[in-house]
Amino acid sequence: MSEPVLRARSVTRRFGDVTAVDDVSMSVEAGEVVGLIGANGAGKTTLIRMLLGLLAASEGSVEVLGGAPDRDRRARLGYVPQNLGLYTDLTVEENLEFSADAYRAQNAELPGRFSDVRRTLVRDLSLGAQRQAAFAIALAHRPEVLVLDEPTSGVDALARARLWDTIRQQAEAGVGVLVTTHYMEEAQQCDRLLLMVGGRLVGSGSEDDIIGDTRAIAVRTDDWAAAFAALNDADVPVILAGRDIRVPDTDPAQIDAVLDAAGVSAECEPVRATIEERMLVLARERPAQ
Ligand SMILES: Nc1ncnc2c1ncn2[C@@H]1O[C@H](COP(=O)(O)OP(=O)(O)OP(=O)(O)O)[C@@H](O)[C@H]1O
Repeated sequence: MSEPVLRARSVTRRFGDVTAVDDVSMSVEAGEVVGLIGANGAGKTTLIRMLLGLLAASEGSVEVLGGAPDRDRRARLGYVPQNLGLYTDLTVEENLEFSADAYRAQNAELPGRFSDVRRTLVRDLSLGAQRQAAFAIALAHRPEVLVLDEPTSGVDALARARLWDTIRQQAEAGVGVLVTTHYMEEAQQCDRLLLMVGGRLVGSGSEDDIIGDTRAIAVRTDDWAAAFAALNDADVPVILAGRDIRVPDTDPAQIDAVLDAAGVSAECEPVRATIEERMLVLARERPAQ
C-alpha cells in the first residue's frame, strides 16, 4: 500500500492537567473516507489540529503526505474547521481569493451554483450557506487531502446530501478524507470509522466492528415516563428516544427487577446495540478527563 496521506504515531496532547488526546495512532489512505466519531470533548478537534500541524503534540509525531506538516505539504490540504475559518466581513469571492493566495493556487474557482452569492458578505449568508461556501473554498485549490470538522452541522438535508456526494466524488478521485460527524447516518457513509472516547482511540473499522457484540434491551411499556425515571435512578445507561426506551449493555434481569420494584409493567426484548449505544457504554467505562 502507498504512504498514508495522514498519519499519527502515538500522539498525545495535554492542556495543563487535561489530556485531550492520549496516545493515538491512526492513518488515512488516499481515496478513503475516514469518519472520526466521539462525544463532545472526546479529542477529535485536538487530534485534527495536530495532524494539520496547527498544534504541537506533547508526545508522538504526525505526518501529512509522507512528511512533516510544513507549509508546502499544508498547501496540498483542504481544511474546513468547525468555525469555518471564513472572514465574515469579506465576500465569498474575496474569501476564495484570500484562500487561493494562502495556498498559492492558480485558477481557484467556485462551482457555478455559487454565482448568486459570490459578491455577498459571508456574514449575510445563513450558517448553512456559509458552511457550503467554506467547503467549496477548501476544494477550490484541488487538495489531495480533505479534513472536515463537522461539515454538516446546521446544514439542511438537501445541502447535506450534496455535500456527501462531493465528499464521495473527491474520494473516488483519490483524495483522502478525514471527517468528524455527530450524525450516525453520515458515519455509515464512511469507508472506515475511528471512535474516540476520553482522548483515546477505542474502536476502529466498520460500524459492525465498533458495535461488536454489544446488546441493548428495548423496553416496551405504556408507562414510559415512569420506566425511564426508575431506570435512570438505578444508574443504568438508559436512553429515551421519543417514547422508546433502550438500555445497552445491561443484564435483562436487572432491568426486570428495577421495573418490578417501580411497579411498571413492561416487555423487555434483547436487540443489537446501535453505534450511539456502544459509544455511551464506552464513555461510561472511560469518562472524559
Ligand atoms: N486550547 C485548549 N485549552 C485547554 N483545553 C482544551 C483546549 N482545546 C481542547 N481542550 C480540551 O481538550 C478536550 C478535547 O477537546 P476537543 O475540542 O478536541 O474535543 P472534540 O472531540 O473535538 O469535541 P467537539 O465534538 O465538542 O468539538 C476537552 O476536554 C477540551 O476542553
